[in-house]
Amino acid sequence: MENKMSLKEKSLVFIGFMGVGKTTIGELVAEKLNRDFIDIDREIEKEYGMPTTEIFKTFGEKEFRANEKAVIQSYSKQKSKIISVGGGAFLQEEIRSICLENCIVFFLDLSFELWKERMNLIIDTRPVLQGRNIEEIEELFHSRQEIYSSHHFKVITDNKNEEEVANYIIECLTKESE
Ligand SMILES: Nc1ncnc2c1ncn2[C@@H]1O[C@H](COP(=O)(O)OP(=O)(O)OP(=O)(O)O)[C@@H](O)[C@H]1O
Ligand SMILES: O=C(O)C1=C[C@@H](O)[C@@H](O)[C@H](O)C1
Ligand SMILES: [Mg+2]
Repeated sequence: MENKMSLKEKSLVFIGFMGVGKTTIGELVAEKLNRDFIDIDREIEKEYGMPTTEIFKTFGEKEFRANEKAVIQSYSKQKSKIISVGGGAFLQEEIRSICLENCIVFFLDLSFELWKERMNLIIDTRPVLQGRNIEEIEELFHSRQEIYSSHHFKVITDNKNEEEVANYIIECLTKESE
C-alpha cells in the first residue's frame, strides 16, 4: 500500500539500548520542533499507575510487551509526533515494521564504554538490567545491537551532549527534506 504521509508529516521514532538518551533527546527534539512528545514507557506507566519495574513484577514482561506493541501501533500511525520507544520495543518484528513503514526511525548509538559511565543513573528503574552482573549486561548490550540495525538514521552520541545530539537530528531532517 502506498504511504501517503509526506516526509514532513512523518512522526520520528527514537530507538536504542536503555539509557542511550531516547527519552531525553526525544523530549528536546520535540520542544525544538514544537511537536508533541510521546514516551511509550511513560504512557504504559500512566495506564497501569505504576513504574515499569512494578508492571514487570506484578503482570510479567509478556503483558508489558503486548501493551507496548498496542501503544506503539496506535501512535506510530499518527502524524508529526516525536516518539521515544522503550529499549526492548524493536525486539518485536511487528513494531519494527510498523515504525519503519510509517515513521522516520533514529537509532541513538552509544559505545558500551561510555554507556557504563551512565549505568548508575538508570539501573534501579530498568527491570531488564536487574539481577545481571556487568558481563551479562555487556552481553545483552551487544546482542541487542542487531535489532537496532533496522533504522533510517544512525546518530552517534559518544561525547555529544544532549543539545548537540538534538541539533544533529534536526540537521538530518533539514537535509532530508531539501
Ligand atoms: N547525550 C547525553 N549526554 C549525557 N547524558 C545523557 C545524554 N543523553 C541522555 N543522558 C542521560 O542519560 C540518562 C538516561 O537517559 P534516558 O532516560 O533519556 O535514556 P532512554 O534511552 O530513554 O532509556 P530507556 O530505554 O531505559 O527508557 C539520563 O540521566 C540522561 O540525563
Ligand atoms: O530494554 C528493555 O527491554 C526495556 C527498556 C525500557 O525502556 C522499558 O521499556 C523496559 O524496562 C524494558
Ligand atoms: Mg526512556
